Amino acid sequence: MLHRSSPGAVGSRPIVLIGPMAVGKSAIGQQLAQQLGVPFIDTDAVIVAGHGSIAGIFAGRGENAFREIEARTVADAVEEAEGTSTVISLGGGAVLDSGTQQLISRCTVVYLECDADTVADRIARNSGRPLLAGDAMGRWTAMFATRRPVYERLADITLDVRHGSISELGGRLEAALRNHAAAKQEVEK
Ligand SMILES: Nc1ncnc2c1ncn2[C@@H]1O[C@H](COP(=O)(O)OP(=O)(O)OP(=O)(O)O)[C@@H](O)[C@H]1O
Ligand SMILES: O=C(O)C1=C[C@@H](O)[C@@H](O)[C@H](O)C1
Ligand SMILES: [Mg+2]
Repeated sequence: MLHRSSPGAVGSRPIVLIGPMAVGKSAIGQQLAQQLGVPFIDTDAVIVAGHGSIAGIFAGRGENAFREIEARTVADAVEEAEGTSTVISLGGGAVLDSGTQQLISRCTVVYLECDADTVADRIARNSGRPLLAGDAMGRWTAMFATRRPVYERLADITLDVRHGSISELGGRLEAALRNHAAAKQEVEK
């Protein structure tokens, strides 16, 4: 019999978290991986470990260089996670790359959905995001408007994260993943 938190029950594809800056991809991803007892990869953290701070990469080499590093990092993470339910949290703009979009179609993609009110305090507390320099909320809102249709299109599961603690949202996401995996199994029977 499967334990309540057995990773088997959520399927055997990597679980990829997408969504706008500060929505909680890293925090909820880590929480979910802990609940499931599976590895966690945060692609922003992998980039920082290999290349230094994201602000430093943007300042020294430009956004295009960052996006190339990011696409390679995501590809490596998906390859490493193949056949497992490893949780992978992406950076907010990673899904704009068409190669990345194709790669994550082999994963269970979770879109964390929020609004500007949810992230306003978090963004005010953290000024290290290069794309939010200056009018941070104005920039966040404009980017979200352009990226939102991409997040929606790629999502297998959409989780509303406007309310709830990180651990509550981890629990709700685990339940949604179980429902999704069960529904897929039913279709494949
Ligand atoms: N539901 C929540 N309740 C309280 N704090 C939260 C919640 N979700 C995230 N946070 C906090 O908000 C901040 C931003 O979250 P996080 O770093 O996980 O966002 P992100 O989506 O990974 O952002 P980025 O795209 O910049 O990587 C963190 O300090 C995190 O602990
Ligand atoms: O939304 C974005 O484009 C970004 C989000 C962050 O996670 C980082 O990947 C970087 O600051 C760029
Ligand atoms: Mg993050």
